[in-house]
Amino acid sequence: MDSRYFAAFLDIAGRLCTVIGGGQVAERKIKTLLACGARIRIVSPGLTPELGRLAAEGAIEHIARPYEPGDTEGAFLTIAATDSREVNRLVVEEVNKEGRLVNSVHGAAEANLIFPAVVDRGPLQVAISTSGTGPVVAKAIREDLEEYFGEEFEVYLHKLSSVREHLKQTIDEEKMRAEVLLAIVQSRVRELLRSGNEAEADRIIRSIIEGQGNS
Ligand SMILES: C[C@@]1(CC(=O)O)c2cc3[nH]c(cc4nc(cc5[nH]c(cc(n2)[C@H]1CCC(=O)O)[C@@](C)(CC(=O)O)[C@@H]5CCC(=O)O)C(CC(=O)O)=C4CCC(=O)O)c(CCC(=O)O)c3CC(=O)O
Ligand SMILES: NC(=O)C1=CN([C@@H]2O[C@H](COP(=O)(O)OP(=O)(O)OC[C@H]3O[C@@H](n4cnc5c(N)ncnc54)[C@H](O)[C@@H]3O)[C@@H](O)[C@H]2O)C=CC1
Repeated sequence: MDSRYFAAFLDIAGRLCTVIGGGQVAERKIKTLLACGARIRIVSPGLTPELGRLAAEGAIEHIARPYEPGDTEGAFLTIAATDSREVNRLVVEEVNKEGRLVNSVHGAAEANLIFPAVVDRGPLQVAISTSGTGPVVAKAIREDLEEYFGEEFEVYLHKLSSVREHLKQTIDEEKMRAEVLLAIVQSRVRELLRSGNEAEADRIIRSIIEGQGNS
C-alpha cells in the first residue's frame, strides 16, 4: 500500500477555519471552504484584492498582522498558506501538537490534510489526490473527469434521491428497492438528462417505479 492518506469528506459548515497568509493560494483554498459554509479567519499582513473585498464585506474575519503562536487556537482546520516555509512549518507544528487538522501549501510531508482537486456536481463530489506527488496531474485528471461527470449529475442525483426516499416509504424490502434504483441507473435516464430531455427521463423513471420495464 503506497498511500498513507485516508480519503474522507468533512462537514465544515459553521466551523472555524483559520488561514495563515492571504495570497493567491490562500484565496483559492478559502473560496472552496466558503462554498462549504466554513467560518474563515485570516491572519496575514497582506490580502489579495478579492480577499480584501470579502473581509470588507464581513464575509471573512481578517487579523492584519503576521502569524503569532496561539493564532490557530479554536480552529477546526488550519491552513498554513504563507510564502515562508519557516512560518508554515511553525504553524503546522503548533497545530500538530494538539492533534488537530492542518494543511500546508508547502507540501504534504508535515501536514495531516491535503486539498484534492474536486469535480463538484452538487451532491456528487469526485476528489482526486496524488498524495502530494503531482498536483498538476490531479488538476488534469479533474479536467478530464469533468467531461464525463457533466452538469446533469446534479439533477440526476437529486432525482435518484427523491426516488430513494419514495421507495423507502412504499417498498419494505431493501433488496427490491435496490433493484429499482439499479434499473434506473442502468437505464437511459442520465443520457437523457445530459441531452436536456428531462420529461422523457422522468417518464422512464415513473415506468420503472411502476414495474413496467426500463424502456
Ligand atoms: C500537497 C498539496 C498541499 C495542498 O495545497 O493541499 C500541494 C502542494 C503543492 N502544490 C504546488 C504547486 C502547484 N499546485 C497547483 C494546483 C493545485 N494544488 C492542489 C493541491 C495540493 N498542492 C496538495 C496535493 C494534491 C495532491 O495530492 O495531488 C490542488 C489539487 C487543490 C488546491 O490547491 O485547492 C490544486 C489544483 C486544483 C484544481 O485546479 O483542480 C499548481 C497548478 C496550478 O496552480 O494551476 C501548482 C504549480 C505547479 C507545480 O509546482 O506543480 C507546490 C509547489 C510550490 C512551489 O514550488 O513553490 C506544492 C508544495 C510541494 O509540493 O512541495
Ligand atoms: N499548495 C499549492 O497548491 C501551491 C502552493 N504554492 C506555494 O504557496 C506559497 C504561497 O503562494 P502565494 O499564495 O501565491 O503567495 P503570495 O505571495 O501571493 O502570498 C503570500 C501571503 O502570505 C502572507 N504572509 C507572509 N508572511 C506572513 C506571516 N509571517 N504571517 C502571516 N502571513 C504572512 C503575505 O502577506 C501574503 O498574503 C508559495 O510559497 C508557493 O511555493 C504555490 C502554488 C500552489
